[in-house]
Amino acid sequence: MAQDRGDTTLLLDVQRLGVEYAAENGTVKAVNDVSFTLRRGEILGLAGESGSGKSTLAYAVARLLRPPAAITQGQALYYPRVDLDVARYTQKHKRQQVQEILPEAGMALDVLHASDRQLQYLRWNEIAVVFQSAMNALNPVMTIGDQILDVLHTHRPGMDKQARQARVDELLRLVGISTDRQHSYSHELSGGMRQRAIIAIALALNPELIILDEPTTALDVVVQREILTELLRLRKQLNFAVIFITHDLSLLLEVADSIAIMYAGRIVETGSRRDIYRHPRHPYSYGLLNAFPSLVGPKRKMYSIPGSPPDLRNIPSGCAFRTRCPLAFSTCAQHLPVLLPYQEEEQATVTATVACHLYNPAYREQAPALKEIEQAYASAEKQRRRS
Ligand SMILES: Nc1ncnc2c1ncn2[C@@H]1O[C@H](COP(=O)(O)OP(=O)(O)OP(=O)(O)O)[C@@H](O)[C@H]1O
Repeated sequence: MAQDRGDTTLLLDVQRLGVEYAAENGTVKAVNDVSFTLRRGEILGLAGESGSGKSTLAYAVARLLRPPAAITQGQALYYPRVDLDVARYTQKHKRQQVQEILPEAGMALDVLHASDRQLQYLRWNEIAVVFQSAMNALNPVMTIGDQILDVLHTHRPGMDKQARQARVDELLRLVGISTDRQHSYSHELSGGMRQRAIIAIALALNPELIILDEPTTALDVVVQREILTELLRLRKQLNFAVIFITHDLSLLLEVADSIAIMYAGRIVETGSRRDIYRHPRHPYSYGLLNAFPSLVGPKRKMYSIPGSPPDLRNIPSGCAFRTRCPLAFSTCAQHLPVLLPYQEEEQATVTATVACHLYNPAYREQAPALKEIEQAYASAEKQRRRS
């Protein structure tokens, strides 16, 4: 399916996506009615506790889900680059096939309904995924140089040997690995170097979108910072967009342009990095922001949100977070909150949305006053500082 785009900066437009896993003891509703957009060159951070559906969402968008996962609804409109070098791709496919694969300039492909041939093109050329475990992502019996050559060999068969080798050298230099390390195997590299090698492979075909699933979790904080700084530099240079998945919101505050917070398979808050850092609105975002030691600003104390996330086979009615929320009121059990724009009085444009009845004017009468919310946040913070 192809759709027209009015806005040339738009890269991905996900609408009402739903994903379920059929399990023996019930259906796991892993992603529920999720919508978001991503612009070219934007870094979108997806944060949320383990099991909130972050990976499922990202893998659905890359069409990497396998049974028992099933996409139940929605669309993921992907806009291939306008200045697409079709000649590059015709090295492998006949021009007529290319026309079958790609929509006309300015039109979108619905990734969720793309044909095998379209998916073959989208993967690596347009969308590259870096999986959770760097160790597992690399082939232990191939040198890192050979692994990059392999991707080029498969996807750029028209490229001659010399050009491929030059590209390997270029990619390694780009990610800060000295070219003589191309003959190393993954076990001969440090965790940080392995992660750089994986990023080099992901960049091999110059994709427009890179999905990074917890890319730095296994690394120590200093190396994490190095990799993220590198990523920001590369993004500036190459202008790829990133969906960055992590349970650690403080990491996103360093790198993401915009942040979406997930809880029980839904996005419960979105905003710019600044919005979320300065003023998280959803009580869950607030808990998440304070649950991890921050890499920026004054060090926050470590503590966790009380209770645990719900079983996704049996999600509580109304707001799924209400059972753990210190600010829940009667409406929260009755109505499902939807994402609504949240505008600060002094701000001219709306950059944030929140799915919480506390901020819905329709429930203002029943909800605690916003002033009380501020006070509740402040006293919770004080209490935690004392403990
Ligand atoms: N193959 C599967 N079969 C059944 N349920 C699954 C399967 N894979 C994932 N799930 C469930 O789907 C939900 C969402 O999982 P997902 O991995 O997307 O969350 P996440 O936020 O990325 O968590 P993590 O950070 O731990 O990877 C969880 O409840 C998980 O148990």
